[in-house]
Amino acid sequence: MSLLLDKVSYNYPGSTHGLHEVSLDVRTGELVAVIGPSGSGKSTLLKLVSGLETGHTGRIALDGEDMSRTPVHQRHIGMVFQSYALFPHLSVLDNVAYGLKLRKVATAERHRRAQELLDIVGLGEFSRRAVAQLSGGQQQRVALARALAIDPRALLLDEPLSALDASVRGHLRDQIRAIQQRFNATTLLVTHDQEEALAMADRVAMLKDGRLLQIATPRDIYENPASRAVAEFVGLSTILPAKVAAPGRLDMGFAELFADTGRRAFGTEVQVLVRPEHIRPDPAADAVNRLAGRTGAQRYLGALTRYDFEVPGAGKPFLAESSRPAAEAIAIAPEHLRLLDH
Ligand SMILES: Nc1ncnc2c1ncn2[C@@H]1O[C@H](COP(=O)(O)OP(=O)(O)OP(=O)(O)O)[C@@H](O)[C@H]1O
Repeated sequence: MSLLLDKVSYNYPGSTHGLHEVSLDVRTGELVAVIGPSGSGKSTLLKLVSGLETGHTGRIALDGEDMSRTPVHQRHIGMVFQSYALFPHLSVLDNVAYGLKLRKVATAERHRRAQELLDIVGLGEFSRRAVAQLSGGQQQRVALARALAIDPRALLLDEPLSALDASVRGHLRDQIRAIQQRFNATTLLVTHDQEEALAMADRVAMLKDGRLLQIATPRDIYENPASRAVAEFVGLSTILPAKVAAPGRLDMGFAELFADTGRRAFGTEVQVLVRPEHIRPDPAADAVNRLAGRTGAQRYLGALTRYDFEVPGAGKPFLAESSRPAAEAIAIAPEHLRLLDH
């Protein structure tokens, strides 16, 4: 099942907030993570796809079939929310079988299917328990089993891990991804955790102010952000203004650096993005793009130290990460200076 959004716009009644001409396609079996600052429209997007919110313009289609006028229960979409939204008075098995009951599947068959899904999410032996007797992580796996039980045409996950402890989250993230792949489920995952998005998704879609700024693979959105807004939101960075001084040369104000300036004309103003892991400490005296300065604040992170490196005149420090901080200079290879035009 593929999911297509074509120029989907929506305004909450009496407001200008919502979504503005969002177009994206989720291919069969693909997991697209939707990220963006608070209020950017992530939940709105999921509500429109699920049918919980209606009245948009543009098209939402599953395998080419327009869903815009189809009511929630007929869209056949599986949903998992941050709050598990399980029925506390029902057993684990009955929670998973619930959607099948609504679809009038016979008792024996729906129990067989629910048990099969509980086995898949690793909770086979808990089927008779009350959901209140499960941990948060276990409840979230029940919610996933319930969403998958109806053999959904698409799966919508809204912050499924955010209510859980960090230790449970990492493990469950891998499990959810494995199960999603096993079912070849076409999936939209909303998360505020960019590490989660990069780790789990085939592609990441970034929203801001109700608009889609970029959709790309995790590597691409990190390494080739389309704009400053994406670069600042995904991963850590230092972003500084510069002007093109000559082909392959940047005037930073405090230094001239070699970089790929593409076809940009002399004098073009750009923003220069540097990721912390691309800052090399204490290069040779004749290294390309060597910048002398001093290390400021340091945060020891175990395998790495994250530190500010202050270059006189730069206006703000370079945020760097390496096994040890620089003593007196850093260097940034030309290919690691990314130019952003907006
Ligand atoms: N029922 C509503 N009525 C009016 N405005 C709303 C309503 N729900 C959300 N909004 C507004 O629409 C915009 C998008 O909200 P949405 O909940 O989709 O954002 P989000 O990206 O999911 O945010 P968060 O990360 O904080 O959950 C926000 O400006 C929000 O204030």
